[in-house]
Order: sequence, then structure tokens, then C-alpha cells
Amino acid sequence: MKTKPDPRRLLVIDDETSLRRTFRTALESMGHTVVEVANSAQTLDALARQSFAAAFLDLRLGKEKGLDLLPEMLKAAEGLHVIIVTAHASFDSAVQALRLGAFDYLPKPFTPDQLRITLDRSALVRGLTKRVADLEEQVGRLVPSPELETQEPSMRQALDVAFQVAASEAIVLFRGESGTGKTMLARAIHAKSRRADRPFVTVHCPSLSAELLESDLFGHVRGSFTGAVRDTVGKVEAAEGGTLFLDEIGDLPAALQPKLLRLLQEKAYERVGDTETRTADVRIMAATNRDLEAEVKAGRFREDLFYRLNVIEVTLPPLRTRRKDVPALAVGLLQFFARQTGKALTGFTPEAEAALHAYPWPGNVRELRNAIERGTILTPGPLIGRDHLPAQLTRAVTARVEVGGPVTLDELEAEHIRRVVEGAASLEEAAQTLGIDPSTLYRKRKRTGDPSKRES
Ligand SMILES: Nc1ncnc2c1ncn2[C@@H]1O[C@H](COP(=O)(O)OP(=O)(O)OP(=O)(O)O)[C@@H](O)[C@H]1O
Repeated sequence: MKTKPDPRRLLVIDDETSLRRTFRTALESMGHTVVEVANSAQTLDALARQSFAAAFLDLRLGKEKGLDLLPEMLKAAEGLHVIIVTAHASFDSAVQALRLGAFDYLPKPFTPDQLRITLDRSALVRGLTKRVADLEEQVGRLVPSPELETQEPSMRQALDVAFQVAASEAIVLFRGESGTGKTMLARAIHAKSRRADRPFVTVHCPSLSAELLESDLFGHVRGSFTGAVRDTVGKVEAAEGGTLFLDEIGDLPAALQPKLLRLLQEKAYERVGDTETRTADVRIMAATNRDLEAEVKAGRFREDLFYRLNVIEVTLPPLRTRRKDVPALAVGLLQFFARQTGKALTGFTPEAEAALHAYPWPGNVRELRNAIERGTILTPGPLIGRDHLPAQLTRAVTARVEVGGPVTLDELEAEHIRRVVEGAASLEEAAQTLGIDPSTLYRKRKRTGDPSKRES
């Protein structure tokens, strides 16, 4: 079994004993632990036994070549920083080693300072790599993974179009009410495109004045307006190689519309206050919950820009028209928030399920997400009950639950118990009114997940 990674343990691979000694003296004086090996077999054996922060590899190892060993080392110890060392420094071998995955290149003879600088850089990169991995994990815990399965034809169609164009460079315009998942789907398309490992940058069109939005988008040069104290990169440049997502495009100020059109058509733009024309390599996606055709008719949105944007249209249906998807979405969100809060939740009570089903969800998936988050926090577990959900959901069902109405006996019983408990001073009193004993009331309330009154 391998030892735990030790940030100070280094491997020196050199066939000359005297050079290994020189390395050892210099590295040990810097506080490192050194393991010396002389050939490829010993190297691979050492890598199988121990983890190293970095390895120094001589390009000439007697009859063996360091460049041949390098790929095997990287296979044996993924992410290892291999620093190539050679007296026969040549630009070609350096480039070849770096291409093969070497971390750095050190020509012999080197000074202790050169050694230290290379190792400092290696430690810095290792620290940053770990930080990025930690942050990615944290972000993963903050954002639920998108539920991309659907039982509703309108959503199926939207997803099909979206994923058909994912690999292309086509401009995509997402339409649909607020909270239907336009941003989520744009991100999912980006993640499936060849730009996936480049940035996804969002611009909220309504949040800034025309002047600030222009600077936010295209950047500005120092002195171009009061407060512009240094040259600043815009989001178009920040998204270089990736995707620029223009949210609420219907709110793009008229003054900026021709500039965006030029960006779409020619990929060209200038920073505010600059004369230099720059070119952008970005894929554009945009979203709107407005009736853009009406905006065009009213003269608020340029027709040519509308047609340029509307190449591929993906319309996300409101949640009230895709009720069959509510259970899967709700379960996915419950699992996400359970993981986030560390609670062992298994699902919903039948009454909570009925409430989720009956509610029209005017705020769409965003409202569903918030409702489930609330339920996850409020339930003592393992089920989310109806009363852990926001009041508007309960009201919607309560309004439906009437004697003689289209409700099940279970729903009627649960509602009757809830109202009696609400009006009683204690659970004993409620049980008496209901004609059952308190333990039966306790069991029934536990089943329906009604926590509105504590046991007295
Ligand atoms: N299919 C889905 N699976 C999981 N979560 C989803 C899904 N669709 C939307 N959400 C969640 O719902 C919330 C709203 O989604 P999103 O921001 O994409 O909506 P939007 O249409 O862009 O809203 P707005 O128009 O207000 O910007 C987000 O928290 C998102 O994570």
C-alpha cells in the first residue's frame, strides 16, 4: 500500500551517485526528505510504494532515456510534478518533455535558488489544484444537478432541440417564464459542448444602466468615464473560448442593441473609450421571458437583432403544464438538500405529495426548489410532511378538501385532524374531540407528517 502524500518527500532519479548526493544535500538543507533511485525499474518501484510531491528526472539514465520513462511515471503517479534535469540542455528536449507532461525543466548546472524556485512553483500549483477541487466540490453541493428526464412532450421537445444543437456553435434563444430552468439548460448545453472546459459567463441585462452594462459586457479603458481608474476586461473577454449567456435579453437597452448585433455578426467589439477593435471567440446564448415579437412591434427591440438571436429557439414550458415531472423533480431536489444538510430523508408523506401535485407553481421550478429546501430544513425527518411545505401549498389543498369534494378519505381525515388540532389547546383535547386516544392521534399525525403542534 502507498504511503500518504507528504508535501516534503521528493524523488531523485539519476544514474550518477555524485549527482544524486548533490541533490540530496541541497534538498535536505531546504527541509525535504529525499529518496534516490538510479534507473526506471527502481523509479516505478518507488512510485508504487510511496507518494511524492515532485520528482527530478535526469534525461540521460545510463542506457535508458528519461523521456521514455516520463509517461510511465505519470501513469503510475497521476498528477506527479516531474522536473526534467539534464546537462545536455536543448530547447527541443525541453519542449518534448513538457509536451509529454513534465512540470518544469531544469538545465544542469543549477543553483540552489533555481531548485527552490521550481519547488515553490510546484507547491503553489499543488495548492491551487487542491483549492479548485475543493471549490468544485462546494459548488456541486450548492447547485442541484439538473433533472433532464421528462414525461411531458413539450419539455421533451425543448430538451431534444437543446441537445441537438449542443455540439454546434449556433446561437440559442431560450424562452419561457421566470424559473422554468432557462439558465440551468443553457449551462447544461455548455457542459455538453466542445467549450465545456472554458468559462460560462452570465450577463444580467436588466441589472445595470446602459453605460455600466456596456462596460460590463465589453470592458473599458482607464479614464473613459468617472471612476474608470484602470483598464478593465469585460465579460465578452472573460468568456473567451467559452459561452456568453445574456439573461433577460428583452431588457437590453436600445443603445446597446447595435453593438450586440455587431458582436453576433462579426464577433467584433471595442472596449468603452477604446479605438482598438477586438475579436471575440464566444458562443452566444440568450434568454427571455418577454414576448420579443411584441417588443419588436413596439419598436423597443431591433428586428434585425431579434432574427439574428432567434436562430434556434428553445421554449421551456411552465411547471403547471408539466405536472407529471413534479414528483421526479421534487425527489431530485429532496436528495440534493438532504445531502447538503446531512439529513437522512427518504421522501414525502402522501399528503405532501398531494399538495405538490395540486399546486399550480406560478414560480415554476424555482418555487419548487425553494419549497423543498424549506421542507428539508423544517422536517425532523425522515419524511417531508404537508405542513413542512410553504403555506400557499397547504392553502391550495385545503381549499380543495371539502366533504363531498373530489378528495380521498385519507386526505379528508388528514385535513380534519389538522383543523381539530389547530383549534385545540392540547393534543389530549384534540384526541378527545376526535374520539381517539392520544397515541392513535400521534401515530396518524406522524404518518401525515403534521408537526404543527408539539406533543404536550
Ligand atoms: N430540470 C431541473 N432540475 C433541477 N433543478 C432545476 C431544473 N430546472 C430548474 N431548476 C432549478 O430552478 C431554479 C431556477 O432555474 P433557472 O435559474 O435556470 O430558471 P430561469 O428560467 O433561468 O429563471 P429566470 O428567467 O428568472 O432567470 C434554479 O435553482 C435551478 O437550479
